[in-house]
Amino acid sequence: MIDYTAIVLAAGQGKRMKAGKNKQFLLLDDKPLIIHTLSVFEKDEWCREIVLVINEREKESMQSLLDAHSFKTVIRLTAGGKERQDSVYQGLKSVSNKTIPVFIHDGARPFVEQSHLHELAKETMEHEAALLAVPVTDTIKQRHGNKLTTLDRTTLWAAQTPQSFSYPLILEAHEQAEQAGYTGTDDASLVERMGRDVKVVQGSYDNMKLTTPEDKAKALSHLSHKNNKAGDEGMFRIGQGFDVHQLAEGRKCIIGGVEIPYEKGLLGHSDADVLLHTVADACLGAIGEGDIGKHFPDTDEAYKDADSSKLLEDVWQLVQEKGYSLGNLDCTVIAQAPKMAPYIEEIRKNIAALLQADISRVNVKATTTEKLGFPGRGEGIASQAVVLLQNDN
Ligand SMILES: Nc1ccn([C@@H]2O[C@H](COP(=O)(O)OP(=O)(O)OP(=O)(O)O)[C@@H](O)[C@H]2O)c(=O)n1
Ligand SMILES: C[C@](O)(CO)[C@H](O)COP(=O)(O)O
Repeated sequence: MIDYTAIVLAAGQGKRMKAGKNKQFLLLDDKPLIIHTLSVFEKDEWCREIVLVINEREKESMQSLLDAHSFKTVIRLTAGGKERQDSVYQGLKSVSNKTIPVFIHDGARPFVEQSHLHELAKETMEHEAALLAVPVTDTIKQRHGNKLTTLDRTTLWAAQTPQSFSYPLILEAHEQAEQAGYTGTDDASLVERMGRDVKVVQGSYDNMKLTTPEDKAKALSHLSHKNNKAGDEGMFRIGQGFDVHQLAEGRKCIIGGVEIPYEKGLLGHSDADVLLHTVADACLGAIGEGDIGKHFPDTDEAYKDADSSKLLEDVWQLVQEKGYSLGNLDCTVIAQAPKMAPYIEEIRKNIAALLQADISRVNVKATTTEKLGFPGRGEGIASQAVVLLQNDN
C-alpha cells in the first residue's frame, strides 16, 4: 500500500458546460458530479486525505453536500484561485503530509479507475512525477491561418488527471512557474519546463473530463453501462480455495510467503506455498477464472520453483482488471507442525500487501487435525480460504 494525498479541484465556473452553475453540482444519476469523483478516492484505501479546492462563495453548499454523503476520508476544504493553476497552488499549500505523493485531479473527471491510481502511486515512488494519458485517436492538424500541417500521431498523447508528484517537486514547479509568470494547462507541464521527466501511465478513454453539455450525456450513458455491468457481474463475488502439498525432506517450508524453519519443506513444481495457492484459487474462483493450474500449469518450465507471491500478484492483477478489490479474506492452514502462531502476523502482512488491502481485511488461522489423517501424520499441509471481492465501479 502506498499512501497519497489527493487534491481534487472544484473551484472552476464550468462556463463551457452552460449549466448556469458550477458543473461540480450537476446531478448524474441523482448524485452531484463532485460526489462521484470524491467517492473514487474515498473507496481507495491508499488515499489518506483529500484536499478539496472550492470556490469560497460555494463553501456552504459544498459543505452541506459533503455532510449529506458522510465520507470517512478526511476532506479538507480550501479556497481556490482564478485559474486552475492558482487553485492547485492553493491546494498544495493546504496539504498536511508533505512526505507522501500528491495526486492532482480534476473534480470534473469522475470515472478514474482505482487500478490506475495504484499504478500512478507506484510510478511516483520511483520517478517522482507521473500522469495518466491516452494515445490520441484522431489525426491532429496544426492550423496556421489557412495552412494546415499534420502532426505525427504516434507521438501524441492526451493528458488526463490524476497527475501525481512527490510533494517537494510539484511545490517547486508551481513556485517557479509563478515567479516566471508561466501558465500551463496542466501540472505536468510545470515539471516538464524544469527539465524533469514525467512518467506516462496509459489511462482509459473512459476517464473523461466533463466540459461541455455533450459530455454530460456521455457520462450518463457511461454510468448506466457501468451500473448494468456491475448488476450483471455482481456487486460482490465470493470464492473459495483449497490446496494440499506433501512435506518432504530437502525442501523449503514456505507458507504465506514466509520461509518457516522446519525439518521438512513443501513439495511442488513451484515453491509449493500451499497458502498463497489457496488464496489465488479463491480469487480466481470469485472472478470465474478457473484455478491456478489453468493459469500457471505445472507442466510449464516457466513456473518451476516459481515464487508464489508473483503468481498471486498476477492473479490479483486479473481481479483488479475486472474492477474488484478485496472485501475480506479468511484462511486456515491445516498443519500438525510446524507451529504457525509465530508467523501469522507476517503472513497476514504479506497477503494484505499482495492484495493491495489493509491488513484488517485479511485473517489467517492455523489448526492441527489432532494427529488424525495426512496432516496429523505430518505427511502434508493443507489450507483453505474464502474470499469476498467487491466491485469498485
Ligand atoms: N480556477 C479554477 C479553474 C478550474 N478548476 C477546476 O479544474 C478542473 C478542470 O477545469 P475545467 O474543466 O476547465 O473546469 P472549469 O474551469 O470549471 O470549466 P470552464 O473552463 O468551462 O469554466 C475542474 O474540476 C475545475 O473545477 C479550479 O479548481 N479552479
Ligand atoms: C489538466 C487537464 O485535465 C488535462 O487534460 C486539462 O488540461 C484541464 O482542463 P482545462 O479545460 O484545460 O482547464
